[in-house]
Amino acid sequence: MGRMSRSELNAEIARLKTRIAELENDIAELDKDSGSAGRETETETETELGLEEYIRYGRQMLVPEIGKPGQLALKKTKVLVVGAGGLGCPALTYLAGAGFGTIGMVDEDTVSLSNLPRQTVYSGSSIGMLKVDAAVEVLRSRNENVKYVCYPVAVRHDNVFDIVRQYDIVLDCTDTAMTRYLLGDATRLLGKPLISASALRTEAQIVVLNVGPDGPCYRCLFPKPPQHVDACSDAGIIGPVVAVAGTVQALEAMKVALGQIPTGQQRTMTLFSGIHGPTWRSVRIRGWQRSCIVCGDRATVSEWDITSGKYDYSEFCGIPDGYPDINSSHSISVKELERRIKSPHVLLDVRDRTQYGICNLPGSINVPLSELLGYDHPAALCSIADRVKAEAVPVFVICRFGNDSRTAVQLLRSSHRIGRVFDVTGGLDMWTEHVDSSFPRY
Ligand SMILES: Nc1ncnc2c1ncn2[C@@H]1O[C@H](COP(=O)(O)OP(=O)(O)OP(=O)(O)O)[C@@H](O)[C@H]1O
Repeated sequence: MGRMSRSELNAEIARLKTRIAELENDIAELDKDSGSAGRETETETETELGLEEYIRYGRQMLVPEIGKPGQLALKKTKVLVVGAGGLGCPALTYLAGAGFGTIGMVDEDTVSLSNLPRQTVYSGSSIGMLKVDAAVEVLRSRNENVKYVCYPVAVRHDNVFDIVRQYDIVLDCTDTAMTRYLLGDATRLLGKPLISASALRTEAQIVVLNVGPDGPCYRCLFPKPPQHVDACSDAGIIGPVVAVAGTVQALEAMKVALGQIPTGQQRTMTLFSGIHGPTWRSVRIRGWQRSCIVCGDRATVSEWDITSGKYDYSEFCGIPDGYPDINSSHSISVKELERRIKSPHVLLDVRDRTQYGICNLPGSINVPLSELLGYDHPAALCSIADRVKAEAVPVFVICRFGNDSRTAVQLLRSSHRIGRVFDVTGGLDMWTEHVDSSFPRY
């Protein structure tokens, strides 16, 4: 096999990370099953409800639109929530409560203090944790009948199809134009209903896409990205407003699973205004567009165009930096390291012990990459993970030239579940070059 290009390697890394997440979830499921072994179990297959489920879901089963057939339909449905933030938290809470069979959740972000007012699944003790890990802990405690699958990654062009393909319904709970188009295109091409929502300041909107013969896809509805979209972090957002939108997303997902989206609703968008009233409006939207480049008569964008990176979402959305990228958003320069080590942090050096013995940065901790790759979690790593969780401090990972540290960062995020972890680009070699020329080069 020839040498792979950087983008091919990135695609391979993204694919492997997704696969690792799936395998870890399978292990968690096995652990859960063996943990409950010996307990009196009812017949809880997809075609029947156990006694506990009758009690748990009884109130909603009394609603004529649901009943027992509806409850069983929910149990058979696999739903994916992309983004576990302001929209995702209420959506996840109600999807889990409703008894969907499988809930997948995708987010690479960690919980921060500024998330707590809106992202109600998390608490102070979640700060610094990966959102998907913090969320699954809470959701599992609320309803352990659901199978939860966590993906601690961002959806990108090279993993979106692998993930979305495994689900029946997708909720877009993210906050960037690029992800909205990417998810819109992938769900349309895979024929999956998409429930999209957004909220800003006091207003929110929710729309169900890719349903019915005349129902539009995201791109039919918005063929061009907006010139400028305010982010919540700049323009502001009120917790209850975004919670309304996320909650309606969960409701719409239930309706899709139950086959109860009324024909007229396939071409409407729901608007909520929290300040004027509050008021609800249902406005008519464009239907399927013949000219759509993804699902129109002469569509020009295919799954292959997207996964191979031939179709450029950054260019389309006019965003130079692309997605939150595993190889950029988790990296810092040596200059930035110099600034950031003045605040509480963990500096992890992943060179082997001999090299570490030759020279090292004061205060650093040595856990060689070979040990991180091993089956057992090194004790030092466990204490780092505890500290990160307790004090919400970032972890900076360094090596000699910046290669092993990059691998370590991916591993720490995907396997060891440490969230705020950053690779120091160029490693100690760059440190000598740009920060401290007296630090030995060997
Ligand atoms: N491509 C993506 N894949 C998966 N999750 C994504 C993607 N893009 C954004 N997200 C996630 O969607 C969520 C959006 O949540 P929200 O709009 O509440 O923003 P936030 O980043 O949590 O908070 P704030 O904007 O206030 O800093 C975030 O958790 C973010 O990490």
